[in-house]
Amino acid sequence: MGGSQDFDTVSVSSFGGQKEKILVSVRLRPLNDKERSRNDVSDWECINNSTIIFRSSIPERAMFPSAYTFDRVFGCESSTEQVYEEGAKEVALAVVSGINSSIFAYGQTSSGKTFTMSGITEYAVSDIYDYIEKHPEREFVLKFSAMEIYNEAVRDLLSSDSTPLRLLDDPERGTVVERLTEESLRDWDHFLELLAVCEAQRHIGETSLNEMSSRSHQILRLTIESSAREYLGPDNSSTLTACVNFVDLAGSERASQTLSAGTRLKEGCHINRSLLTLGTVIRKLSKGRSGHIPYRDSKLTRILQNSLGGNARTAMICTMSPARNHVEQSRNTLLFASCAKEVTTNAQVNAVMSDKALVKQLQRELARMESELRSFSSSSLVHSDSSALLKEKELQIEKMDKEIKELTQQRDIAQSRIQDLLRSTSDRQGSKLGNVEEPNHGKHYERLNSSNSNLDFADNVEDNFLLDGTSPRLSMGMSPKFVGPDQLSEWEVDAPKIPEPNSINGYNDDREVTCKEVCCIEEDESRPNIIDQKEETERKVEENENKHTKEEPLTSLKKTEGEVGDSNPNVTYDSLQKKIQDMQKTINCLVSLYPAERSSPSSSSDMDTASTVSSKVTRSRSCKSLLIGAPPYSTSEGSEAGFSGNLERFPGNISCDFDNTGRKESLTSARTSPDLTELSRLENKKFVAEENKKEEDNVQLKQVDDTGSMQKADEKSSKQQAACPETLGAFSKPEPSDWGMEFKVRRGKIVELWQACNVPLLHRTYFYLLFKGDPSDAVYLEVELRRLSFLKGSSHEQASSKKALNKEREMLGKRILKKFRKRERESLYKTWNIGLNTKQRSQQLARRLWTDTRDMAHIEDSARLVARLVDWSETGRIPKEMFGLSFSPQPLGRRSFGWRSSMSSLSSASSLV
Ligand SMILES: Nc1ncnc2c1ncn2[C@@H]1O[C@H](COP(=O)(O)OP(=O)(O)OP(=O)(O)O)[C@@H](O)[C@H]1O
Repeated sequence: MGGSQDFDTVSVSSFGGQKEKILVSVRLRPLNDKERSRNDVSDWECINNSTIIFRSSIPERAMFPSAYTFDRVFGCESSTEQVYEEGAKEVALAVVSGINSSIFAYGQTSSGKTFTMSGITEYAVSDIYDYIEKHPEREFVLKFSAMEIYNEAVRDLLSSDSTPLRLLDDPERGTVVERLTEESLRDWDHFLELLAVCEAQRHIGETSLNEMSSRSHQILRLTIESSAREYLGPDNSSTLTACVNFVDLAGSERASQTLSAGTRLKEGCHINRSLLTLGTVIRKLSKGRSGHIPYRDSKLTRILQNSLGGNARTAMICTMSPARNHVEQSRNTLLFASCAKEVTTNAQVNAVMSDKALVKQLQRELARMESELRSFSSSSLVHSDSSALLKEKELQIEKMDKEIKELTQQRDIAQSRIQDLLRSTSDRQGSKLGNVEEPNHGKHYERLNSSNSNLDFADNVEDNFLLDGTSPRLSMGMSPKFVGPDQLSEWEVDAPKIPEPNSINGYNDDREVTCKEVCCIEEDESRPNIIDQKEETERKVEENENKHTKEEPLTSLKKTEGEVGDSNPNVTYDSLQKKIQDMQKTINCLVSLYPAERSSPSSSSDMDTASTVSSKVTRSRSCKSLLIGAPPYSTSEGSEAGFSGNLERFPGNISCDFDNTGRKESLTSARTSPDLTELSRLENKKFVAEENKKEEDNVQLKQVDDTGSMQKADEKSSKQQAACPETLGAFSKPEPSDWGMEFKVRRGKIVELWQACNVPLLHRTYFYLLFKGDPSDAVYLEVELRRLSFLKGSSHEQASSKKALNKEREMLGKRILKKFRKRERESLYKTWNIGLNTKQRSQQLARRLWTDTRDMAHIEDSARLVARLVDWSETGRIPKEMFGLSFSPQPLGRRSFGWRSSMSSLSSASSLV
């Protein structure tokens, strides 16, 4: 066990690795005495050094392959020495050159494995000693170890301790047997002594050597450490380390063939397992190294992993018995040998670096790193240059930063001056407006002021108004020209951040809404080139009014909003007033077109929608707020003008002027412009006169209603309708104060008429859900009332004519029935489930026929078709279910549709009738 202390294994390197096949030999032992006594004869013959043939006298075995070729084939007459010389020596002696090697003996029990391996081991060790003696310049250290694998337990054959040894995975040496005794070989006698120990250990607990050896694998290992100067040069002080394994495998026969049971069967299973794994490994390795090689499936293959397709030279000596009764096992052995022949290994010279060599190598590595460091230091000068450049650039950036800040300050100063100028201009215009404006506009301004109060753009209302009118500061989607974020905002650490008005995130919702409310008015007031644009706006309003479409007014409004962006300081008061009128017209137009949305709670969403081009037409919040926030209705002529034209063109629009409380507001708010044209005044006078007349009528109606004379009021109302039925809107235009009562009256009438007109329940439900007293419902209620009244009147006439028709129907039916054969009639009775007396059922049948067909011209054809249907149904040509569906005994009228459908569907079959 000494030896290993002289070497500190640091690393293993390989030299001159090359791929080579396993050297495979077959040895055929001679017939033993027992076999000879049985007059057994050998069917195997080695025809040359590499081929063995099977000369079978048994017909059923003639089909087997008869010739097998290997690296070497040894016949009965071959000695173990010859087998060693030609089949193992080269491999075994590779170990002195630092190459791992392994020699296997594979074969069935009593085929001569132990006989052969014992001889080969001795020859090999003997030759190794010879080699050492012949190479005194080299230092050699020989270590001997021996192990036995029995029932998958590894046992140290050089130790008296029979405790199974564990296998460890060493990253450098592969699988290592833990605590395995490594005896340093002193000389030849020592070797023979150790062999004897191994033999003795294999006897423990066993009745005979043969029995034990046949069921266990024995591995004798000789490890040789030698100087590598001869191979790696005179200056190289590395040491070569390699080992040679002499492996005597257990008998390869199958467990079933051993006729064993109990403990022997278990042994057989373990043996089979390890040999099966060995066979699998060999077979897989013979096909190449792709895929998983199951070395770890058995301890044998794990320990010998390097010897099997790894870093080792390998020789496989397959022993076989010539006995005829072993021919099957012999053949299996040859097949295994054939596979092993294809396995390639990659044997390499394993050099282990000594301490001295390691120190030298480390010194070289250190020198190399020092030189690299020096070269790095020289290159670092370049780095210092670049760092200086970087510093210079940073200074430049700082300088530029300062300049930018200075420029920003100058810009802010200039900006504040411009704002002052704008404010002074606003003051002047505001004072001018204040002189001309009616007192009512004060409230308007107050609203504007409150709307803008959150924005902190100006100190007073008029400033806000004029500022918005002359600059785009408060215009929707616009910001003051010199305020707000710009491209250099990142550099403006101290610059005040003013949010963009068009940015929703810039304000909270309320602020956004109020801002937009103001913008809708002020944008128009602030338009530049206002004289030219006024004509354009008037033209657009005119177009809107003519087309009566929803999209166009919005488009016009949007276009107007878009034009607001340009500010023009040359704005006069008159032009502003004109613009207000134009805008008012546009708003009125919109209001008249979208009355239903007046009470919509949406605000900001509406605004958003209106600010984008969308097919969804909604009234903007700004328009709504304008209407709601306007001063109260003024009865002065001037204030009423400018709106009547629109009202006349859109008679239904009046409904939008009332909210649920009956408060009149939007109409009046639209009439607040003080400067109106003469034509508009005249039109408005006419409208006001009409309004007053209607108010009087409504008052009368209300009085009648209060005294319980509902009927009279209704008659009066009906007279009004009759008098001017074409002006439905005028009739339906209720006064807000009376509408609540009027609504109830009309609804009551409609409900009464429902019963008379047999209105469906669904229709009634929808009515209650949809109409809850909104003034805009007036038109519909009126239409519904008229419609139901008409239906009720006509139903009386229908009732009288119905009787006559029924009589006529009966008569016709009877005539038809006369034409029917009795059998057909009976079928119809049966089909329609008519079970009364003859007279009654004839009448019923006649009535039914008449009722269902209803067409005088086709009554006879129909009757024939009915008969045919019945006939077809009975003969199975029409499915009874279908027939029953059409003619099932339901109340008259209900089945008429089904009957008619059947008739029409069968019309194509009329030619058959
Ligand atoms: N080539 C040979 N020449 C003469 N005798 C041989 C030869 N080979 C084997 N024998 C004899 O055959 C018998 C069985 O041999 P051996 O024990 O080596 O077989 P084995 O394969 O090792 O069997 P087991 O697997 O049971 O260990 C032995 O008595 C041995 O002396």
